[in-house]
Amino acid sequence: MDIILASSSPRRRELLASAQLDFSTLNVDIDETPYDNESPKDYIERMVATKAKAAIQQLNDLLQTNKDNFSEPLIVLTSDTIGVLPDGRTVLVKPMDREHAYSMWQQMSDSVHEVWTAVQATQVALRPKLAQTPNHKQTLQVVKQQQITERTEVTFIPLTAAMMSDYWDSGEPADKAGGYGIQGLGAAWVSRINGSYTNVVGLPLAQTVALIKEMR
Ligand SMILES: Cc1cn([C@H]2C[C@H](O)[C@@H](COP(=O)(O)OP(=O)(O)OP(=O)(O)O)O2)c(=O)[nH]c1=O
Repeated sequence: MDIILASSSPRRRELLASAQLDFSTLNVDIDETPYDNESPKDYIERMVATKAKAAIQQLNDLLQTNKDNFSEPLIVLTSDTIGVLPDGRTVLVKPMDREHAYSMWQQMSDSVHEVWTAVQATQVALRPKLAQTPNHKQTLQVVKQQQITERTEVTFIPLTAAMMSDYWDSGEPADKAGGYGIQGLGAAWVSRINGSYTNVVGLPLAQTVALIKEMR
């Protein structure tokens, strides 16, 4: 069973590699803008499903040009990480700019928020060749798919304007949901977590390995 991690996140790649799984990677780029009043659950499930569709489209395009067939079955892994405020509705995504980061951090200061990571495993296989059209280009079809969403509570210490300014200037917040990296400088803002640490970083590793095993 081949695995493709459809993610450009260096953290996800490192985490999956640490599970000693062989996999290849693919970058998918989708519009991650939440819909108006979209619930965190609907948003994160839509993100991983949309990333999976984009990845399969790319693989089909590759199939048309690349004569070698994929070894089957193939599992495509997609993931998405968000923060969720105690109101259970406000989604924290990557900061658009300094002001956006500050507005998120002010709501996260000295309180508990959740980090949710959804993972979708999509098993794909080549459609059987259509006998009557021998030159029919083969495409991949979805055999089955499964999603999991893991939640971790994260408690922030009280944040000052100086702390926020220094952290933004570090550059670390820019590509991270909620504008922080618990695995980096952001660790200094976290007084405790309740749940999976790897889930906060961007891939709940034990749960992802279990999901892959289930699909095999
Ligand atoms: C909360 C938190 C998030 N993150 C990262 C994980 C994700 O890479 C990122 C959330 O953005 P995502 O959109 O989930 O992922 P991505 O855009 O980085 O990669 P792709 O969509 O290609 O899979 O935030 C950390 O690295 N540390 C943290 O503590």
